[in-house]
Amino acid sequence: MKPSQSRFDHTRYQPFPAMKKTDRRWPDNTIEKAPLWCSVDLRDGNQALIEPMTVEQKCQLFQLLVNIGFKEIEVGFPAASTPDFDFVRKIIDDGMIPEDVTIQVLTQAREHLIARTFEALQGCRRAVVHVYNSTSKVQREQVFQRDRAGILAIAEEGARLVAAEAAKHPDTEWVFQYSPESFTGTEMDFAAEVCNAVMAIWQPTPEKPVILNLPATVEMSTPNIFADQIEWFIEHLDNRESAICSVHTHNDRGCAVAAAELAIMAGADRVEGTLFGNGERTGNMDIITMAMNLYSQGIDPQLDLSCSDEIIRIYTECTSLPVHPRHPWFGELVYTAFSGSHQDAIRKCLNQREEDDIWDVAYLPIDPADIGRDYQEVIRINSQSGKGGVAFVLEQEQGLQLPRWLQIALSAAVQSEAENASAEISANQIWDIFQKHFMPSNPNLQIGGYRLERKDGGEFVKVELITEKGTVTIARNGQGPMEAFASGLEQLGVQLDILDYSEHALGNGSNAKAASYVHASIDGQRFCGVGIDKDIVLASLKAILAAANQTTKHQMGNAISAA
Ligand SMILES: CC(=O)SCCNC(=O)CCNC(=O)[C@H](O)C(C)(C)COP(=O)(O)OP(=O)(O)OC[C@H]1O[C@@H](n2cnc3c(N)ncnc32)[C@H](O)[C@@H]1OP(=O)(O)O
Ligand SMILES: CC(C)C(=O)C(=O)O
Repeated sequence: MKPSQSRFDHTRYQPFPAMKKTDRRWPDNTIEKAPLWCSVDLRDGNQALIEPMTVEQKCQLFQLLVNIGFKEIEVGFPAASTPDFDFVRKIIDDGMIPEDVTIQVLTQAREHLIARTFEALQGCRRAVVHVYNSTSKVQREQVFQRDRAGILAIAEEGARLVAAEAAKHPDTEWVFQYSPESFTGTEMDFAAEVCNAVMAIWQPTPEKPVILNLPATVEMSTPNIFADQIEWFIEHLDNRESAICSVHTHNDRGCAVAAAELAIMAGADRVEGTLFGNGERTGNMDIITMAMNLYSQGIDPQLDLSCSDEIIRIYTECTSLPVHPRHPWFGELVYTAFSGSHQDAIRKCLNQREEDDIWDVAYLPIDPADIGRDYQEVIRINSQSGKGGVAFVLEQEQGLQLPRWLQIALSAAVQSEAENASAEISANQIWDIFQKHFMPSNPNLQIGGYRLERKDGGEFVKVELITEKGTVTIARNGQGPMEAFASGLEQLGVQLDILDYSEHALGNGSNAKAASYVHASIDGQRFCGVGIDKDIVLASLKAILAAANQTTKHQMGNAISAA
């Protein structure tokens, strides 16, 4: 397409006007406690689904939200559809609403819809009735074709109708909520005028406040401008003490969480959002992200998000939407490091950690175990991985603590397998590679037994090797059994010098084994060998033989025939 024909033309758009606010205080504030949360999964989330939830699915998701700890849940728009109406009736009639949970329902500011909404709520112990009308310039002029006074009249009429219906049902404890929909596109003086007018009708008190919910129905600006709008709005409320200021941000620019966080800094008390940010277009504010952001700063989010997999399962079943593998905090891959330097840093930090330390691990903002994830997800191996990561996996899976020279040798072997396979290498594959390279079994060359005699100034070791040609006996003096055995291998034509050695116990108690690691030079070439046995001496002899076994079998075979 020629540039002149392109529709990709930024001059068709204009910048969102910044607020002329010179006395902003919110940038100096910090968030020190969780806001009041309201889940709107069953309403805003539901209205954005290709197939809205069935009553059964709504029941399942409602139960999950209750279990997580939400105390306010917007359960639907009962005047809009039969499933929403039936669901509200069901949770009331079947006593599914816990004492400490308040349901909320949405309605437009229209008489028949308000009447039907109250019908749905009959017999409810406590409910928030949420009425809204749109106030932005574009909505006023192009959708409603009314001036400011006309839009104000819709809001006032809605508020009056809600109050009148509520008065008919005094057995229910009513909470009123008003949203100037499209708040972000509304001139702030008009938003404040409408909300003050609604409050004047509802006559709230600090003991019985109303909820004023300020939606970024469409996210139109950077979050700092939203925070300015919230701070300005709150400063211009006639009766701030009698209002719970709530925000309801959408994610059109990808900043819904940031906008809600800055709004809290700017004075908002309450946040509406959904699990994983499901909602219209790019979605609502993601409550999981915002709550986990708080959690990771040492603030109790007042929601229990420990069962991440269960939350994902139910969410996915109810919405038919997937959770992105890189979704903040809960994605399948968000605690996984594939790259070598990240793995190395994670392993070093984890090894230095004491149980009660404040969490401070490079690349891991929280302990994945807090949300039910385990170490296997933390480090996964592919061709970008390094020695630290591979050693971590082997340590976790097999309990082996490899010395540095063996880490380097194993990493090279794993990397070459990963490159050949162009794929991830599992923990089992790493163990196979490790055994193949450093514990090669040779049925024609095994230790059949050994005898050790301690003498002054050294040890005498006699080792019986089972070979394809029969039993070969190696007998030598040395500083210790390893040195004696290593030098005895000369008998088989193998010139083996031990360059380095380490060992550790594997497990504990009577079933403990020893793991021995030998770094050897054989005929000028370097080899690593590993031996594992209940007998610590045998483990080290096996390690030497494993290193020797890596020289050409042909050469060893010839040597044995000659011995
Ligand atoms: C940003 C949000 O998420 S707001 C919530 C949006 N959610 C939904 O709309 C989901 C459920 N909605 C529905 O099922 C339907 O829209 C219903 C049942 C509520 C209403 O249906 P209908 O009246 O048939 O259709 P529709 O929604 O197109 O009606 C729009 C009319 O209501 C008016 N209207 C829209 N919103 C409001 C409001 N909040 N308050 C008062 N009037 C409103 C419009 O101006 C329009 O008036 P007009 O008929 O004179 O042109
Ligand atoms: C009804 C309001 C709160 C809404 O959903 C929105 O503006 O996004």
